[in-house]
Amino acid sequence: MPAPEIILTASEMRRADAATIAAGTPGIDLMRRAGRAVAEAVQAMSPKGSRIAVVSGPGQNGGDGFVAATLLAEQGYRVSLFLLGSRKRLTGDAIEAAKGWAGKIGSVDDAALDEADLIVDALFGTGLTRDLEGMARLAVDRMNGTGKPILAVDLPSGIDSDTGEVRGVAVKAVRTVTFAARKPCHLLLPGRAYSGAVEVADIGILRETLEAESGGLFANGPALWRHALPKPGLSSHKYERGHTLVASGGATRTGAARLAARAALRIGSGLVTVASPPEALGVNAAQLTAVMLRGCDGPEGLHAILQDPRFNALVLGPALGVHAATRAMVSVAVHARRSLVLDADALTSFEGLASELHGAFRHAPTVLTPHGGEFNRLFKGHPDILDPESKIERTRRAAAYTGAVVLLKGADTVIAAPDGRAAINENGTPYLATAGSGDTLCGLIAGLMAQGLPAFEAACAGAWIHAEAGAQFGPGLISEDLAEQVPAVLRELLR
Ligand SMILES: NC(=O)C1=CN([C@@H]2O[C@H](COP(=O)(O)OP(=O)(O)OC[C@H]3O[C@@H](n4cnc5c(N)ncnc54)[C@H](O)[C@@H]3O)[C@@H](O)[C@H]2O)[C@@H](O)CC1
Ligand SMILES: Nc1ncnc2c1ncn2[C@@H]1O[C@H](COP(=O)(O)OP(=O)(O)O)[C@@H](O)[C@H]1O
Ligand SMILES: [K+]
Repeated sequence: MPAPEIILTASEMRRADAATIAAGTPGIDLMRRAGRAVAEAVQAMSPKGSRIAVVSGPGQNGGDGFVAATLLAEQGYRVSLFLLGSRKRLTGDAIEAAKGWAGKIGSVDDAALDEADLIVDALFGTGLTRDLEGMARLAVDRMNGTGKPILAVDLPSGIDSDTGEVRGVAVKAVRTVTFAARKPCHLLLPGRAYSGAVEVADIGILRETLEAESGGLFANGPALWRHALPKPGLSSHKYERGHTLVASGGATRTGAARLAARAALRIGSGLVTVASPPEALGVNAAQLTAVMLRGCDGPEGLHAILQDPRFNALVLGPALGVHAATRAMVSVAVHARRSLVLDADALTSFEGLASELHGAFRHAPTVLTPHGGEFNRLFKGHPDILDPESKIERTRRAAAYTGAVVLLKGADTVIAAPDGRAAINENGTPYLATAGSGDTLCGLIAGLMAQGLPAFEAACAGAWIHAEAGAQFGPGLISEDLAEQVPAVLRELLR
């Protein structure tokens, strides 16, 4: 079984480099392997004899550029090298790397980049510490201005490795060669869009070193949770596959609950019931078949239903209404200690009241699924949660604060657990940006929890399966299609 893909922050990567060097591999060897991987990528992109411009920066990323330039010149490419700063000010292994380069060193301010067929961006990597200004900024603008393909070394210069944000200006690469592990910026937006196709080169840093330095951040994918996916056994009873309860909104707001319910059923929850306000029973009854229906009058109604212990997973929020009664329903659900997914109105009803949720979800598996707007409303007045630049950090802090797994939606959905584990989802499609798509996601996650998946695994699997279903369906997708696409995704996963 493939291992989960570890994503390393800049400081974790520095420690992995240092540990590898301490264990006996000289740093210059790591740099030579990095530079060679870059040269190989150039060979795959451009025929021999092409004109390659390498733009090196003052740090070790620039050192990788010197190694690649040297190898490419030896192989018959017409290489020009431009350096930001002076050779005398190079430090560390970059000094040694630059010694291999026998050609001229041009200055970035008069670099003839327009003449190149391909540009290698080795200005800055994981060591970027501030916004680009002056000559560095000019160099990036000029690289981008050529319209020529750019290959980024480690990451596109100007992108913050840990947050994926643009520090003033950033190189727009068609391809990136990174080393040992992807960095958060290769998955988070906008960094992902600036990176182009990302390739991870093995430079001799061992998996066990990556594991030792990992802060618990992963790329979301089946390797994280496939082992936990439920498969019914020969003699399985439907009650062993769980019973998901989805609360419906009022008479004119019932569709969201049905989308969630259908998704829960498709992902394998043995039974699914919509809990409907009395005035909406008729409209719900007219549109439900395999999904069952129960009358549920507000918090008291929910309390009564939950006396039956077989309801083991619950969705609250989609179209439920923003008011005190919704908060009361959340409170009933929390006290009943069932697996719980809270979305939409269940989150917005706590606008500015996040302190009521402090530690609230510690006692039962709970997943909160806000989009950016809901997240900001919920944690209004909590700068410790809202202010970090990194989406990963914001999500982790929200999870630690509430005691729930938090899934912060978007094209780069981040999922974080209170214990610090986190995953970034990247297999989606913009076609998922359609009404009701989030309701379906809730149902998938609850349906997985109903079958016994722990909250973090259920949230990760739900997000991935949801995105995969959307991507497989593609153009024309509406939310009704998502649950119907789930069986195809499951067939592939359970093979
Ligand atoms: N032995 C190692 O440590 C290895 C390092 N590698 C490469 O080394 C890179 C990291 O090297 P460094 O830590 O030296 O960092 P970088 O080369 O990314 O950049 C650091 C340098 O840029 C300067 N700088 C930072 N922000 C700036 C800004 N906004 N404007 C102008 N100058 C700025 C810093 O003062 C420093 O001189 C990785 O991305 C990777 O490409 C690889 O060669 C693998 C091995
Ligand atoms: N551009 C995109 N690329 C990938 N996934 C997206 C994109 N836009 C939205 N999504 C996904 O679609 C879903 C939308 O959920 P949400 O905003 O709650 O919609 P709704 O409220 O209409 O149900 C989320 O899972 C989100 O991650
Ligand atoms: K770079």
